[in-house]
Formats: sequence, C-alpha cells, structure tokens
Amino acid sequence: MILIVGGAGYIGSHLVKELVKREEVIVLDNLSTGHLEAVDKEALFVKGSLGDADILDSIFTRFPIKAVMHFAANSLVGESVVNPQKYYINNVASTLSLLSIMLKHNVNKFIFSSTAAVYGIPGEDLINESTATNPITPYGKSKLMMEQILADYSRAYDLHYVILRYFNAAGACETAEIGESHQPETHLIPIVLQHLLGMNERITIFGDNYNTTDGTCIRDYIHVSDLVDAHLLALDSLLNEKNKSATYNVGNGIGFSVKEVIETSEAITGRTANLVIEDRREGDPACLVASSEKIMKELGWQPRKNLEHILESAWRWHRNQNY
Ligand SMILES: NC(=O)c1ccc[n+]([C@@H]2O[C@H](COP(=O)([O-])OP(=O)(O)OC[C@H]3O[C@@H](n4cnc5c(N)ncnc54)[C@H](O)[C@@H]3O)[C@@H](O)[C@H]2O)c1
Ligand SMILES: O=c1ccn([C@@H]2O[C@H](COP(=O)(O)OP(=O)(O)O[C@H]3O[C@H](CO)[C@@H](O)[C@H](O)[C@H]3O)[C@@H](O)[C@H]2O)c(=O)[nH]1
Repeated sequence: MILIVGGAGYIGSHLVKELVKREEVIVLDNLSTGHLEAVDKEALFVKGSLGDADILDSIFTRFPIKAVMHFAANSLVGESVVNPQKYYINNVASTLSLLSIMLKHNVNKFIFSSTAAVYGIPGEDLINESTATNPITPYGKSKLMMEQILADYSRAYDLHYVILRYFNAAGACETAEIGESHQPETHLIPIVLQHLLGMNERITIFGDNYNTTDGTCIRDYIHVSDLVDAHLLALDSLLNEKNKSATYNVGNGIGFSVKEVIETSEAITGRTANLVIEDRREGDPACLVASSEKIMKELGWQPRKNLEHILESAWRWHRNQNY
C-alpha cells in the first residue's frame, strides 16, 4: 500500500487516479486546499493533517505502507513572502513529523514534491540539477530545507528518497474528470481560462519590463499527467531497483512568456482576453526553464504533452465547471 499525503490536491489527485490502477492507495489530506470529490473512489481516504502524529501513527500501524508520496504543502510564492510562518510550519515542521513516524515504522521510501523555486533567480537559461540553489522566497526556502534534511536523513538513517523539482504544473486529466481548482486561484493558466469563460473582467499581467523577449515572465509549463508519469517511474525505481536516492528536475524544457500563454489560450478557445499590465509580483524570477535530461536518462521519463495539450485539456475541464 502506498500513502499519498496531499492526495486530494491538484497534482496528488491526478497521481492517485493512475496509481490505484496498480497499487493499493491510502490518501491523507486535511482538505485545506484539496477536494474530497477529486480523490479516486478506489483509494482509502483519511481526513487529517500530516502534523498530527497520532493519525500518522495509526495509519502506519494499521496498514502495510511500502512508500510515501508527499504532495501536501502550502505553495503560493507570493503568500509565502507575507506569511512565512505558515510555510515553515506546514512545509518543514509538519513534514519532519511525517518523517519521524516513517522512521519509527521502518518505512524508508519517500517521494517529495519540490519546486523550481529552489533555484531562485538562476544564472543560466536552462536549469539543471547542478545549477546553484538560492531560493528568494520562504516557499522556495522551505522546500530546499526539506531537500537538505532528506539528504542528511538518508546519510544517517535507512531512508531513500526521490526529490522531484516540478516546474509549472498545468493541464487536466484526459477525461476532464479532475483538474486544477484552487480557491482563490492564483496560477496563470486557470486564471486565463476562467477569464475567457467570463469570470473576472480582465487578466492582470504582473510586469512587462523583465529582461525577456516580450518583457513578461517566462515559465516552463509541464502537463500534470507528465508529472504523474515521473512519480510512477520514481516509485518503480525506489521499490524495484537499488534504492538510490536522487533529485530530478521535471519540466518540458521550453519556456513560454505570460503573453504567449495568453495568446495561445486565445487561439485555442477562439476568444479574446482583456489585459491590464500591473507592477511585478514579489518573488517572481524572470525566467525558469528546466533541463530534465537527468530524469530522462536515469528513469526513462519523457514529457508527452506540449503547451497546446496543456491548454486544451485544461479548457475541457474548466468548461465543465459551473462558474
Ligand atoms: N502546482 C505547481 O505548479 C507546483 C509546482 C512545483 C511544486 N509544487 C508542489 O507540488 C505539491 C502539490 O501541489 P498542488 O498544486 O497539487 O497543491 P494543492 O494545494 O492543490 O495540493 C496540496 C494538498 O495538500 C493538502 N494539505 C496541505 N497541507 C496539509 C497538511 N498539513 N496535512 C494534510 N494535507 C495537507 C491540501 O489540502 C491539498 O489537498 C506541493 O508540495 C507543491 O509545493 C506544485
Ligand atoms: O494573474 C496572473 C497570474 C500569474 N502571472 C504570472 O504568470 C507567471 C506564472 O505564475 P503562476 O502561475 O502563479 O506560477 P509561479 O508563480 O511560477 O509558481 C508555480 O510554479 C512554481 C514552479 O516554477 C511552483 O513552485 C509554485 O508552487 C507554483 O505556484 C508568473 O510570472 C506570474 O507573475 C500573471 O502575470 N498574472
């Protein structure tokens, strides 16, 4: 049985939907940002917090957990700057509590959701895993702290991990049953598509004076199902291979500016957006694009979806929502 912490959230629920086809799955989630209806019915669901040692202890006592995938976190770059306490408590302190219970129960395989935000403002155009980490926000720092703690734990204890540094997750599952749903929504792609469906009068572009091709920020958007594939391969490698701990970037390797995302969305939906340019958002680096060569080479991962696929799948899902 595999424990998925944060499995009711956007990326976690997509992973659970696939994983139930090959493993028994138990989800722990406090539903702070996730949705119970997004959790596949084949999975066992426990409502609770990853900082609650009693709940975790009872899960590890009652179920034969082989590995843990940890998606639960607070993950808004801007919010972390104004409320760092929330980020260090949930993303670091509560995660340490989860690791303690795992060690107590001799569960030693861990897959951790990290982020491109650990690189801060990178000095190079294409970021690989050796690019210096220098996070500029409490969110990015909280994730890097956990990465460093995992490295120390695995040196000292019998603990093996795969850290996946996702770039910008986007898109929805092919059947449009689940998708990205946050309240409030802060991510670019859902905001753009919701606007094109009639929500909110305009889209705000946070800064058009960056040192990029059109002045707006460039990001590497990766389809959520490609992220799911990366997790399944990481799990296989921990369960079946040599228990080698590793850290991988997971991105498409192609950057799109905010304006390009909006233009492509307009082309796909046949609708026109109202735009307004405002000041830069605090904590936003100009450009984040991944080299994912390492996970391709070591785990055989390959991204299958480009920006059009991402936007088409997200559009199918958003059109089914009652906005
Ligand atoms: N969305 C992205 O673009 C992106 C990019 C890089 C990294 N990540 C990381 O991936 C992970 C998943 O992101 P997401 O976009 O699916 O976020 P999400 O907010 O949709 O999902 C997080 C889930 O964790 C749950 N949760 C939060 N704190 C909890 C706690 N203390 N106890 C139990 N459950 C708790 C929430 O209820 C939610 O269901 C996060 O760790 C995030 O930092 C996301
Ligand atoms: O209304 C909006 C929303 C976003 N943006 C811009 O769009 C880009 C993407 O922003 P967003 O979708 O909020 O994602 P990021 O801030 O890049 O962060 C995401 O991607 C990171 C990895 O790169 C993860 O660590 C974070 O958890 C995840 O929120 C940024 O330049 C934003 O300034 C706008 O211009 N207007």
